[in-house]
Formats: sequence, C-alpha cells, structure tokens
Amino acid sequence: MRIAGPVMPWCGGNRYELLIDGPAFFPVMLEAIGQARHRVDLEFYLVEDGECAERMIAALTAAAARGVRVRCLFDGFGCYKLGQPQRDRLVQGGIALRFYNPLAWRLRFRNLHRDHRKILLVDDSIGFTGGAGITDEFWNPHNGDNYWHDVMVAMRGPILEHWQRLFDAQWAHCNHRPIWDFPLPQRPPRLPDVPFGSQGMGRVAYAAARQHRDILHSLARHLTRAKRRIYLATPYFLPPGKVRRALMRAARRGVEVRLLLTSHHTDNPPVRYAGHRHYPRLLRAGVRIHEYQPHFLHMKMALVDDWVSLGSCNFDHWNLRWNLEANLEAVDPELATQVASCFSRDFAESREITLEHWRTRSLLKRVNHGFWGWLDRSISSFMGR
Ligand SMILES: O=P(O)(O)OC[C@H](O)CO
Repeated sequence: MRIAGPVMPWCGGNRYELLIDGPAFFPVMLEAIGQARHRVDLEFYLVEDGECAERMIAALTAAAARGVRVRCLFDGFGCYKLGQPQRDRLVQGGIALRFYNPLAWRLRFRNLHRDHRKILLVDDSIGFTGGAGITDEFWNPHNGDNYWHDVMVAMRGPILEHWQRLFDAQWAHCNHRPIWDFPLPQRPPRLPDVPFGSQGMGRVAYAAARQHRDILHSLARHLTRAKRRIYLATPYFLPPGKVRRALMRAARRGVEVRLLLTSHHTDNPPVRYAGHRHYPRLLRAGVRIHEYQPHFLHMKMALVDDWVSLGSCNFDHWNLRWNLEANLEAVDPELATQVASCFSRDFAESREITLEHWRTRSLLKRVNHGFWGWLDRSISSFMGR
C-alpha cells in the first residue's frame, strides 16, 4: 500500500464497542495488550511521562518479555514530554520504537507535519482508535474524576486487516520517504459507496496531509446527503469552508444539525476564540451549538443519520493540511445507538449558545474573537490554504 494512495474499501462482519473516557478505555486497552500473543502495534500522537504512560510501558514491556513483537510509532513532537528514561526502557525492553518527523531546523515549515493518529492493534483480535493520547490528562488512575472527555472504539473483525495495512505502511515509510515527497492528487479520491442494510460495516478512512484527505471528502459527502441528523463533536472548531457550508445547507433543508464544542475548559483558548467567528452564520442558518461544560471536550466524532466517523481527526483545516489522521467509518445500528446516546448525554451537559446570547457577549470576548479569527485567516492564506 502506498501511504498517500488508495482508499480503503468497506467490509462487513465487524463488531464495535464505544468506550467513553480514559477510566473506561485504558483498562480495556491494557488488558488487550496483556493478552497479546504475537503482535502489538501502537501509533500515537501524544505520549507523555506520567502514570498513564507508566502503565502502558509496563504492559508493553511485559508483552515483549513474553515474546510478543511490539512496535511503537510515536510522533516526534507529540512525544516530546516522554523523557529519555522512558524511551530507554521501551528500547531495552525489546520494543521497536520509531518517531515520525522529529523536529529539525532544516525542515522549517515541514516541522508542522505530524502523525496525529491514535491506533492500537493487538494480534488480529482487537484494535482501538479514537481521540485520546497516552497522558495523565486522559487517565490517571490516582485521580479518577479529572480527565479530558474523549472516546475510543474497540473493533473486532476483518477491518483489523485494513488497520494493519495502514500501520505497516506508515511504519515502513516513516524512516524513508516523507509525506511531502508524494505528489499532490489531481482530483479527490473516488470514495466507495456505503453499502446498504448490513451490520458491522466499517472502513478505515485516513488522511495524509494534502496528499490524501479521504476523511474530509467522505465527511463532506455525508453532510451533503444527510436526511435526518448531523451531530459533530470536535475540540478545535476550525472546519474547512466546505464543511461549514454543508452544515448550513443541511440545517436550512431541515436536517437536525448540532455541534458539540468546548467550553472555557480548553487547552487552547486562541483556537476556541478563532472558531467562534463562525458561530453567527451557523446559528442564523439553524445550526445548534452546544458547549460542553463538565470537562475539556477532546473527542472527535460525527454521526450523520446512521453513519459514524470517529478517530483522530479534528475535522479542522490545520489537521487536514499537515497531519496523518485515521478514523473509523462505520454503519452499524448498535454503534450508531451508542454514539447517539453519548451525544444526547453530552448535549444535556452542555450550554446551548443562541444568537441572543451571542449578541450580548462582552467586549473582551469580541476583541479575542476578532484578533484570533484574523490571525487564523491570515496564517491560512499565507500558507496558501
Ligand atoms: O491534537 P489532539 O487533538 O490529539 O489534542 C492534543 C492536544 O493538542 C494537546 O495539547
């Protein structure tokens, strides 16, 4: 498989389980590693020293010690808070460790290319993807109630073979041919149609900078065809114009369109402010906007009618320009129900932003929205969006 190349097909007969928040998904992931017999592959953007990484390293080195082949592919920037002692422990524990695009002066803007994927594959038996990183923000067993709100999905079935192909290709390429050396596509990829009436259908949708963006094209296609509902969650709301326009058009034709976004609990206030500049037009078109109150909302998940897309992609123009991303797309009644319930609970714990509320925002907020919005626009046009 060429890394910037083919679109993955749909395949049936898969089973999914949505796992909500670190205290739910990390123990399941660790248990899966504990039961590995042949192979564990891990590709993660964010990996930092702490209790969470400690548990993960212990599970990985224990697997390697009993003869399991363990490979870790971490992003060269996302893991900068993973100290040398932990890296040494991994390597001395028999784990093959690679880094994607470590920072270097000579790369200049190309330092912005990041491997943002979050994938764990264990044998051919179970795989996980979602939005989390291996850091204490997502799970600290000693501090149970304080976490970034995110989801991972556990996957079983033939789709694991496609995830394995994606991982193997990236593992092989990461030390050789950088993504920017691949030619830009002449036209958008040809996406396979969603099969009708099956259970457990799934597809690996991925992005590789501007060279391959099937996550975006697929999302846009589903937004355009939506009939009943569109629920979309992202922590960094800077969607490409194509996505914004599709959301507004859907709302105008009567589709229930609801966004789940961050509140003041965010790790990046400037990005939140920059995204706010899109609120008025979306609200006028009939899009409902909810800001999640209990924690930092970090999940990236879309439900369009019964089609689900969830994984690493924030659906924002920055991620889609520079990053490697990977999402599960699924059409499966059980998963759609789990995702819809997750959204319903989160909407109930959110503050809905209305146009009236928007018009009465403070002067300081207006200045922030204006400044950060202008900066986002200016940098994007400088980079030739
Ligand atoms: O890039 P994400 O969406 O995985 O989020 C990670 C945060 O940016 C860490 O600050």
